[in-house]
Amino acid sequence: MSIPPLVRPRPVHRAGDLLSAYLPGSFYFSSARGALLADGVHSWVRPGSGARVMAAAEALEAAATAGVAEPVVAGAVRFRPEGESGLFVPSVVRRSGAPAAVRAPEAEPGTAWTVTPRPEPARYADGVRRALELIRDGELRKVVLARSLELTAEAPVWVPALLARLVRADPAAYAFAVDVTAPGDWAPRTLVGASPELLVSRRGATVVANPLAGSAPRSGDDAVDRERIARLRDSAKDLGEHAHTATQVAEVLGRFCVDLDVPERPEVIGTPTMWHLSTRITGRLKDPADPACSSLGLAEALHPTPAVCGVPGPRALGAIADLEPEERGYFAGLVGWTGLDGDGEWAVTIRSAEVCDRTVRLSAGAGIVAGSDPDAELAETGAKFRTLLRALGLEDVA
Ligand SMILES: C=C(O[C@@H]1C=C(C(=O)O)C=C[C@H]1O)C(=O)O
Repeated sequence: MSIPPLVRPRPVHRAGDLLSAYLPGSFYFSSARGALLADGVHSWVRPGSGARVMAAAEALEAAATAGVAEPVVAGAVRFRPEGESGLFVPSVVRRSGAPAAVRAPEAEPGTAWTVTPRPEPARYADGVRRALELIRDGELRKVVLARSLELTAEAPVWVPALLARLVRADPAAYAFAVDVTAPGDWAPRTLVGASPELLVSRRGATVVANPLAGSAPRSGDDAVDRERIARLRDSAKDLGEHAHTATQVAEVLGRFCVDLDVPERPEVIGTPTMWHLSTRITGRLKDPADPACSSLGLAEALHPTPAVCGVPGPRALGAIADLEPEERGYFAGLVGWTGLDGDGEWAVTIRSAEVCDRTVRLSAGAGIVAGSDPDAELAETGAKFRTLLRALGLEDVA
């Protein structure tokens, strides 16, 4: 008589359990599609002389051969894509459904913070004026200029609590925490955030991208917000700013897809802090088996979109290098995961901060086009900081 093998069921996780299990050094990513918590490093994706996408496909194959169950490539890529990336195949991946109603601790009251704007607000507004001159001279049509706030607390910042507050404030956001410790850091460095912007997601042959551009702060007062939404929907400046991004994203996806559906007009979507013009683009892949069509391949082809860079792209990259005093690092890059079958999800790393010991560096940008007002762009970046500031128990310091 043969004895049937012992089969242990795979554990079923809840989103709240994954969030509670997150510790600095882990990788966490959640969206309305589900949550993923990854621990340990089975291997790093090191592109060598080849493309990162091919190196990722090879790392996934090697991990599957080595017995890693359902391997993924996870991590973040910097704004400047030629830079070193933090993509890896984790040893262990746990997944759950979407974080619907996650309970998380309130922001700790009474933390005293030192706040340093980088650059000073007046210098940021000067940068916007210089960008407007480049636009007037015909060098550029759009450029996204960012600024940062450096916050220093009295004690080390506990990233798991910050992440939990970000997820609770907006369970539908693309929430993430990624270890981005660099040589020379005296403590672990974590990129943490709650982005509203899907760069690209793939499920089988179906692809979705959701570029955002054109923004207004949410006021919290229904009548005021109705007026802001109506104004955003009709603003020629914001619709033009949005069109630059939606057109380019559609053009790039069009190279890989058939049946691309691009809505004619953007809709307005809301986060707890902002309103944005949004275009949800869907398509069907011509060749889902091609590694260039993996979710990472598509994300790399799209990045950086004019939502975070500009038009024309190379000129905008140059203007950003000239006008922003500091490197963006992982801000305005991408974060997410891709599986062996190419499915996955990548978000734009906006509404984010890098946390290292007692310091938190928040960054936010705004799209500059003809007709932009420097003070309004300064205020818009200030409003975008609120996602992180609220989660830190601070508001409106910018
Ligand atoms: C660059 C950021 O946001 C991007 C820029 C937007 C804009 O200029 O209107 C809107 C959404 C994002 O694509 C940011 O939040 O830091």
